[in-house]
Amino acid sequence: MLRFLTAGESHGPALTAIVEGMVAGLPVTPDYINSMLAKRQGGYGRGGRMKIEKDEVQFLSGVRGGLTTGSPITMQILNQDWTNWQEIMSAGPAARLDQRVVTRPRPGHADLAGAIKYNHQDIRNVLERSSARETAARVAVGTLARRLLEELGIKLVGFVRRIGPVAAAVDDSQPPEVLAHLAGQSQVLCPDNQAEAAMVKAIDQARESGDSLGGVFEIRAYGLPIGLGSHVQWDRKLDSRLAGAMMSVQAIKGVEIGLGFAAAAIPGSQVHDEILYDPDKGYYRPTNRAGGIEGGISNGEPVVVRAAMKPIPTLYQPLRSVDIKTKEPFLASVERSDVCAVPAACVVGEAVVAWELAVALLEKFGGDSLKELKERVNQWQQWARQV
Ligand SMILES: Cc1cc2nc3c(=O)[nH]c(=O)nc-3n(C[C@H](O)[C@H](O)[C@H](O)COP(=O)(O)O)c2cc1C
Ligand SMILES: C=C(O[C@@H]1CC(C(=O)O)=C[C@@H](OP(=O)(O)O)[C@H]1O)C(=O)O
Repeated sequence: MLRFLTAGESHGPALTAIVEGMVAGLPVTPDYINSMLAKRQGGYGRGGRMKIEKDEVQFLSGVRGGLTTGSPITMQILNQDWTNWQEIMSAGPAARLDQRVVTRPRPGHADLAGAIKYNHQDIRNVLERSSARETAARVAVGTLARRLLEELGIKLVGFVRRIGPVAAAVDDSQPPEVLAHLAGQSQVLCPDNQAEAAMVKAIDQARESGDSLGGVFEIRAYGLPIGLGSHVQWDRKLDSRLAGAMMSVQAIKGVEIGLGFAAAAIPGSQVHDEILYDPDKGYYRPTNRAGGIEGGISNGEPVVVRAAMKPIPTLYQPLRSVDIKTKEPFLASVERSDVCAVPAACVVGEAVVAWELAVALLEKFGGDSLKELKERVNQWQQWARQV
């Protein structure tokens, strides 16, 4: 079983992830993971913290000579900002920290509910872990999974469809390479040039007015075998697992698969994908409105998942809140924050989708080495084409 945990605080010494159950013999380098970590740090609209960090992964176990060994893989990403927070983050006697206690919960964060739930007088004990800094570790984990998918000929593409009021016009028939190329060139990971300019402008305007913006991004996975996930039990359905993974990303408030919410407004004849057969490519669909999943099972068409991100909650324009020590009202404002992190969240989205697909693949095909897994997948692909 493929599984992982992350640990680490936003301003602590490091983020750590342990991945268990990855096949042996998978080629992976820190450089490959670092390229995705750098992509996550980028995107127009990020704040001061990203000028301090330069995320790089270190393998502490489970990888030798550029290949996974089958043992648990430990990955670590150091927080450069830690040196500025060392004293505040110290695990020493609480008395020393008295002056630095955070008693002012920020609306839109885990601060208040988390402090009450865990009986903390210092909200820092919540905010350090609820921070989206954790998504750096998840990108490292998901990128490992993405390496596995690539070995099996499965490609992932993520791009931004909306920033605040600005929607992109994306040609859905474009091949993944073209979409990836166009998105990769864009400051906001948007393949539509015209929309990109307007998106950048909208982010500038939000920054000037002390506000923030959310948006929508889309992740597609091409080349998946038929049969990942299952209709037989609620927690085995691939769509539910993808939606859950996506919702676990900080600030994600909605998920769609395929047509998603749009399907509710149109007749069935415009929603369902007809089934065709070709002796060379097997069963296929002339349309992909289902987003590659029917009955919780991958149907061989590209998997298409979209997520909506809320605007960053920490605003330069203050919001009302209440001090948990004095119970006095105050205006929550900020020293530094992202104005828009939709492109960054899109990179996280690619990682979490890659992870869920890799888990579903290993569940179906098993195998302890990459060689064994590849053989099983190839055999299955041949069979599923002709059955
Ligand atoms: C990549 C990324 C960067 C983020 N940056 C910030 C930020 O700079 N300031 C902030 O207040 N929230 C930021 N957030 C959002 C908060 O982490 C998130 O809203 C908060 O943890 C509450 O979680 P929830 O919105 O899922 O309830 C960011 C989220 C992501 C995914
Ligand atoms: C550190 C990252 O994002 C952070 C996520 C975040 C939050 O509240 O979620 C708040 C900000 O951190 P800080 O308060 O230190 O400025 C972001 O920079 C990152 O993406 O690596």
